[in-house]
Amino acid sequence: MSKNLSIVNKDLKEERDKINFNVEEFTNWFYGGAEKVKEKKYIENYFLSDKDLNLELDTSYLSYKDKYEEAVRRSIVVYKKLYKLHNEMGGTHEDFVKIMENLRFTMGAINPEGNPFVLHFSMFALTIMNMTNDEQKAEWLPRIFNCNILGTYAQTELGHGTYIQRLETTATYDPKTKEFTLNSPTLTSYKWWPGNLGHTVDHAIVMAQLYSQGKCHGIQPFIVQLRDSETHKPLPGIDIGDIGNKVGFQTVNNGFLGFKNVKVPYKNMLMKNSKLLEDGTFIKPKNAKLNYGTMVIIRVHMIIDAACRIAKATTIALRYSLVRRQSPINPNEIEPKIIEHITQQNKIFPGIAKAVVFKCMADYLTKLHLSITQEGNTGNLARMPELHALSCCLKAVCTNEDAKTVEVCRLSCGGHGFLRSAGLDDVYRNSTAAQTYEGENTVMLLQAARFLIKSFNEARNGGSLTEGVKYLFDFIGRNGKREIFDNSINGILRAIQAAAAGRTYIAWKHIEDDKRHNSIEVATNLAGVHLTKAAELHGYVCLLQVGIEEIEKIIRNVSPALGLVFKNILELFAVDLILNKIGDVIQHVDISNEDIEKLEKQMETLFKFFRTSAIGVVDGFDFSDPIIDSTLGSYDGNVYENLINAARKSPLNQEDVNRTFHLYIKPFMKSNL
Ligand SMILES: CCCCCCCCCC/C=C\CCCCCC(=O)SCCNC(=O)CCNC(=O)[C@H](O)C(C)(C)COP(=O)(O)OP(=O)(O)OC[C@H]1O[C@@H](n2cnc3c(N)ncnc32)[C@H](O)[C@@H]1OP(=O)(O)O
Ligand SMILES: Cc1cc2nc3c(=O)[nH]c(=O)nc-3n(C[C@H](O)[C@H](O)[C@H](O)COP(=O)(O)OP(=O)(O)OC[C@H]3O[C@@H](n4cnc5c(N)ncnc54)[C@H](O)[C@@H]3O)c2cc1C
Repeated sequence: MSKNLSIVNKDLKEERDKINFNVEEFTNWFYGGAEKVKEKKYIENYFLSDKDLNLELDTSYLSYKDKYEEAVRRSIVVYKKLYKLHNEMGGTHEDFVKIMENLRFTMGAINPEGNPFVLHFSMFALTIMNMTNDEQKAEWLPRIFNCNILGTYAQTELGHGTYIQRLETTATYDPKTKEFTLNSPTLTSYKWWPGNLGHTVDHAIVMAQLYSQGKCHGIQPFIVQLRDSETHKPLPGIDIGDIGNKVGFQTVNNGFLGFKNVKVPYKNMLMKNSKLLEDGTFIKPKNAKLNYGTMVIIRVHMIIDAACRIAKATTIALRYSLVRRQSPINPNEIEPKIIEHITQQNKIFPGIAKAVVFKCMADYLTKLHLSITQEGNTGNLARMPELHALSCCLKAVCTNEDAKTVEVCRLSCGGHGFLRSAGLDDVYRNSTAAQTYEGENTVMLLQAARFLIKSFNEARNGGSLTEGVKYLFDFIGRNGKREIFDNSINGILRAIQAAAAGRTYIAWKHIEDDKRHNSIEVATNLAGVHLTKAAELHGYVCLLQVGIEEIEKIIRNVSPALGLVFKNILELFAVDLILNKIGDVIQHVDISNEDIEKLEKQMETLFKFFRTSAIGVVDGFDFSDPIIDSTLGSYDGNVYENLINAARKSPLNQEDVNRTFHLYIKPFMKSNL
């Protein structure tokens, strides 16, 4: 960690002196090994130490346009260095991935309001890598990796983001000219939202309805050039621009795009899945949802992003809570560190546990995605629905928790948490954006619920179930009897499983009852609230189940002292979860008031133990000061000095008297109204 060289606040030092496990060992786990930590530090320093980035400039005070221009300038500095480093490292694809993974953190420090090239290196490149045939790969990938072209992923339209089957952009094929003609037939068919589209990129993957031989063949991806390679002027028929100010992501350059008779060559339709013969004959893919593959990959990646945002927010909140003193607990004693207030522990400690469990889930899901993708490459698509359901469910649950936790962290920092310099606003804006992009969270939960209902029917009919939903058998096997609660970690898991299965049953029954008077679709809509609750509970089941399995493995491989910390974290996660979901649990589990009181007491005991480890865990997340970028969360804990120094940098403080005094205030004060 590049620690601040200033003297560490004595309260924080005192906390660190009490840490009873090896922080470095935790860091090595979080990043996947000592070698990876070394790489991370090297890469981080390699980029952040570059004076050309001019990181001294606080971009939050710039205008919208200046912010964008500075973000582009900084990104180019970074990407030039990226290619230099890539060559130095050996130039392999793995080296590139390593640098990109580490840039996830570093880019946030360089462009806190978003990266104007993020879609080029993520959805654009991934779609071309995964949805093209060999010829197309050979044509496009070198140009993408050399950045000779820059691209984005243009799917969402003004009228439709969720229900992509009804996208309106058309691509009509003419076998005589061997060209597609792209059109935006209505205002609502304008592409709207794609990141980096407004003024940055010159190409896009465009999702459009394919028309050939007089028939519509559904949405297909096309590579479309949007701007001239020399002048960057929009090409004929292209109406393009920036969508304007947003809640966050100010420098991501989200854009709009309309087409008027834009010609695209035959070879630009991505042909790995669906195929169009030159004569216009359409050949269906093995599974129509293969064209949704890029979204699945990004949803999987979003779990680690959520874990990191929570890790960052809790680092800020905890370090601040260990140096801020307020409100004596005993009237005659000195004011304690605010962390001594148990409610403050309740705000921050469960968040730290979530970051760890989400990281376990991210690792698990990444491996599952890899193995299901490998099966897919051999033509076996059987597990695609399972991966889709799981990634939708966890994308929703983890980003919802993320936004909630980051906001609680902001609240836990009181007034100072509301300052931009506290560093929580950009984290929150990114968290809340993630609840919407890559599939709105309610919609994602409903997709997961479809899988749950199907699995429930399968279980009722004595069919087979995938591992993650086998608990539905237990529910059916109990035949209406409630699960008996036992206060162990596996007992908590069984209780959450019973709640998830019970809620699935309620949703299923709701649909079955309504089906008598309505279509299945209407009945399903009427059961929507139950369905989303069931999917949410299922997400928590997955998190706890994977958390238990992964943390048991970790405990076997780390020192006993760190093992105890992991055990504590897992229990914190589990007890916090069951207490938060107690209403659902009571409905389906035989749990007494005494059991609940015991759980509440257990939480207090867990807090007591975690009180000494917490600072070690957040230090172990290993966010350097430039990455944490927070007056309240810096390693040295000198929050008051940081706050006043940051305030002095406000543009208003660069002069004693602002011109508005003479222009408006003084005449107003002298006017006697
Ligand atoms: C320190 C901190 C660091 C933090 C760093 C932060 C960095 C941030 C970086 C930012 C990164 C990126 C920038 C943002 C990028 C954002 C990009 C976007 O948002 S792109 C646009 C995304 N759009 C969506 O997600 C659209 C959502 N809609 C859908 O996905 C679909 O329409 C639908 C799945 C909801 C429905 O599809 P539809 O075709 O209508 O399906 P049906 O309802 O007819 O059928 C459902 C049926 O299909 C199966 N299905 C659906 N999808 C899949 C799939 N992908 N794989 C397999 N199967 C699928 C589903 O299971 C159903 O099956 P049934 O058997 O019928 O039940
Ligand atoms: C920051 C950001 C970046 C983005 N980047 C990109 C990008 O790079 N490329 C791109 O193509 N798109 C991008 N998007 C678009 C994004 O993917 C969509 O906004 C998102 O998928 C939600 O779709 P929508 O806007 O149509 O919402 P809507 O579907 O209109 O949602 C509105 C409300 O309707 C509800 N609703 C809709 N359908 C259903 C249903 N079936 N059942 C129950 N409730 C329903 C939703 O739950 C929600 O409450 C971005 C969006 C944001 C915010």
